[in-house]
Amino acid sequence: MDSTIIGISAREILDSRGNPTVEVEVTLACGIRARAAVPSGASTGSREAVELRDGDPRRYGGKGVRTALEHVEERIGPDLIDLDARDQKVIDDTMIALDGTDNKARLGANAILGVSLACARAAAEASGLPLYHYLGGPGATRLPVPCMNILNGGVHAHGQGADIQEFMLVPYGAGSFREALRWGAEVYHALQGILLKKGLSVGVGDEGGFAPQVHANREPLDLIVAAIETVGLQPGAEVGIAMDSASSEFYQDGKYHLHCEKRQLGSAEMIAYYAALVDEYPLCLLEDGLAQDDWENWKLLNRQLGDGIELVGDDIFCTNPAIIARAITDQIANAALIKLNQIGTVTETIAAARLAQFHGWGAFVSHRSGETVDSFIADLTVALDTGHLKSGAPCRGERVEKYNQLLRIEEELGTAARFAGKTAFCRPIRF
Ligand SMILES: C=C(OP(=O)(O)O)C(=O)O
Ligand SMILES: [Mg+2]
Repeated sequence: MDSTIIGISAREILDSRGNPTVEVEVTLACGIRARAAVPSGASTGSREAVELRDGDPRRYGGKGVRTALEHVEERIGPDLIDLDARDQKVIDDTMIALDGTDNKARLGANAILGVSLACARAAAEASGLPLYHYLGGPGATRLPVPCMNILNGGVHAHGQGADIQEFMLVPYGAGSFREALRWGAEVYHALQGILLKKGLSVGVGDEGGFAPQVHANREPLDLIVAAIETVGLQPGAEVGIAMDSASSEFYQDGKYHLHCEKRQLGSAEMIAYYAALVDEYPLCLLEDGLAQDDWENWKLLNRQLGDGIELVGDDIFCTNPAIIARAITDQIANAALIKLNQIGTVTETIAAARLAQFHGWGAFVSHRSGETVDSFIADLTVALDTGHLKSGAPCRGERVEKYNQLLRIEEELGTAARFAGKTAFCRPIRF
């Protein structure tokens, strides 16, 4: 099929928070039309590629993306017409050169990523391959452990509950992706029952997890352990817990401000705090335990906890291969979060994940707190063979669409499908 790009258009659509975002459509000479939508974060890293917003207070409180759409259609489009959609690197390099900044601030990472994703999808279709095989080759057959964020805190709960932003259920003991997802949904519902019994709120945060008003960050861990046991599963042996502290959000003047516990901790105290939680609970992964501006103390964190659990950098690395390379040299973590819109192209995202994996690090693919029903990351996870991804709670359309796509992939792979299970992480599961 002729995969020459003959048209690129963009529209403004809404994301899961009711904010506008970019959707791009790419048309190929063979008649294939593919589209992709761009997600958006709330607890963003300071070194993320720039998401272009119009700033006109009369439309969406300044959050409109009409300028980004204009850039897709009037500045990027003309340069990409007649290129082959299968030449992903050429396409992405062309947009990077056209932008000319080191953080995609001129054209907007939302404009660039929309085009990059839509081109990849169009090229896969034109090649007659599912997206995960197109991006990952014939060896892309391993299904990830879904890390399901069933209890939300931090800015995703508007500061109403736990300081720690995400408490994720990690069903690594399941025999298949399908079973892991079922376990997640069952524990989620059990947690709802426990919260109701305790008179706690079952309202949900941005990623679909419950957002109760707790008074200590260990309270969600107790609640989740109880929910796991309620459905007859074994905490630790079958199901672990992962946390994303998103601690840059509560780091100020060299201290970690635990608002729900009404106390402040220095970096060494914060590390001791996590060490105690690792001793007491079945934790297998900690993301952004320390803040993006606390680089030196990440080394201590890694020295103390990095042998036992996966320590993931999100805000501190921003899926940026140059920053991840420095972090590998400095040995400050053992895994990188992988978010497409933090860096802004498919090519650079793949490079970031491959760099981490080549050095024995984990690569943990992630959605954003503002999402659409686009399921690109599900295919990307299988393609990159990262073994785990996070896409929020096992509820809400924009979250479950990624998990549902993984069900379809597992079914399509049939007997070739393998489930990552306890091998998903860069550190062996301790239980
Ligand atoms: C998914 C996350 O949240 P956001 O999209 O708000 O950065 C995260 O911090 O990992
Ligand atoms: Mg994070």
